[in-house]
Amino acid sequence: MTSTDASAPVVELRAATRTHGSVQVLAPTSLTLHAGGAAAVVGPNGSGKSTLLRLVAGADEPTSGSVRTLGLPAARARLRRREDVTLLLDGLPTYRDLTVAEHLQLVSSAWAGRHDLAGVAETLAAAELDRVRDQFPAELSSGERQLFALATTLYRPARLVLLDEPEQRLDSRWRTVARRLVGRALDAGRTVLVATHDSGLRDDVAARGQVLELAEPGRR
Ligand SMILES: Nc1ncnc2c1ncn2[C@@H]1O[C@H](COP(=O)(O)OP(=O)(O)OP(=O)(O)O)[C@@H](O)[C@H]1O
Repeated sequence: MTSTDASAPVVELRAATRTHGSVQVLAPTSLTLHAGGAAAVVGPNGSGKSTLLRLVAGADEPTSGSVRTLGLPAARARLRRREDVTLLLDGLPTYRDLTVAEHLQLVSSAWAGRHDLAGVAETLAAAELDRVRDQFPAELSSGERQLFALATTLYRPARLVLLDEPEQRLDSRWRTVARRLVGRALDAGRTVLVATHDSGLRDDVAARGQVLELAEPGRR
């Protein structure tokens, strides 16, 4: 399989593990996602969901087994295929003096030429963020900040979307909005890997793909 193999799975874990010191925080895990596929990663706190996403993002490397993203070892894919992966793992880096709308405009400008997603106004409306469009990140509530992070992450035209608990800090109404935004990404044929504790989001993704259940620490 070469770096240009377009038929390669978008995500492929083969018996991937991660150990910190003497503690195995990710038991051997395998997963294959082809283009347009989706998987919800579920499991209790500490079961390794974020660890798995970090491996797929190339932000960390497996202790054993392999993790390939876009046909490359994930760490190499991270450097060479930046434009193809968008991720919400540790919050969204923001500029304190750019408004919510200006962040989206920045993303759109940065990817001009291949950005075929909806306009900023429509995207803010879909995320129910129009009301805060002219506010700065520091002026947002924690739930607004999370929805802003999700909407901005999804506004990159990358074909692989990695989301770590996009529902966090959202109330039930905004969780529905978050589910709708993830659903739109799936409708657009993007490949989505999402770690979640939200049963609704898990079910949405399960209906379109698969569920990967990680075992509780101590029960591996
Ligand atoms: N750098 C590290 N050093 C040591 N242990 C770590 C490190 N990073 C993660 N862990 C441990 O790995 C385990 C899995 O963590 P991870 O964040 O992947 O779980 P999670 O399933 O995402 O949990 P949650 O649902 O609480 O977000 C945890 O027990 C955590 O303490």
